[in-house]
Amino acid sequence: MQTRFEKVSFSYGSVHALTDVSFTVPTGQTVALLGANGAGKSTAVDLMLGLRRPHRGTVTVLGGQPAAAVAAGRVGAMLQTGGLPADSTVGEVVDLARCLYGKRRTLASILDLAGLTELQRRRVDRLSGGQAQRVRFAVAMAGKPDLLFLDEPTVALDFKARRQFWKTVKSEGNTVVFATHYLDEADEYADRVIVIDRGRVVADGEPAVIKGDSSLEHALVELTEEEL
Ligand SMILES: Nc1ncnc2c1ncn2[C@@H]1O[C@H](COP(=O)(O)OP(=O)(O)OP(=O)(O)O)[C@@H](O)[C@H]1O
Repeated sequence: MQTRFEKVSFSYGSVHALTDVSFTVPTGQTVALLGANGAGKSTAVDLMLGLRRPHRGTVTVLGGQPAAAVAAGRVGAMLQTGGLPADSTVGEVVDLARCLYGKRRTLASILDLAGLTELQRRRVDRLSGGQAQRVRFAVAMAGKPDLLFLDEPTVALDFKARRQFWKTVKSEGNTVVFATHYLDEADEYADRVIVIDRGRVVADGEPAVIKGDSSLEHALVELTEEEL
């Protein structure tokens, strides 16, 4: 039931977004895709969601085709560009997601999970950036997914909200793949870190090993500078 990339390449015209990328995401692990802006993280997530197809190589999600895993409702995703329907309330948006996944959870339990109970009647176009992120998270969790993709999930969140977010994610026990350019976030919350530098995997290992690997200085120094 693994999720894996085998020698995957993808280009946007002449831009090589991913080149010969291979990695495996074992069940139950939280894996960080760590890289600077433009490294290829979102492209990798798009491929795992079946939104794009690799030009070379194979992407397997939960043991099969990405689109099949998504269609079966086994995958949840929180993307950078997840728009929310402006005229709707938080409760309506979350309930719609819940119904699309066959009501695997009660509305109250999803709202509680994402810390949205108090905001249930608020229109989504009247939310702060961090509150809107929580709605995207609620939508991603609505179907009790086996596998969760998070593309830079905590960008709009303050320190406290970021901690709470990860506590919730971890308590759910899904397999998680998250894209981040925060070295500290990868170090703290991932079981494994895959470093992508200009479309290539340059390291794959435990967070402490990645942090201490001086041969990754180029990729990691850039990341650290961005965090400042
Ligand atoms: N739709 C597109 N058309 C053309 N080039 C694209 C497109 N989307 C991404 N790219 C390019 O592909 C490369 C990888 O982009 P990608 O968005 O996957 O990186 P990323 O690591 O997710 O970056 P960020 O941290 O900024 O979100 C970059 O050079 C980017 O400019």
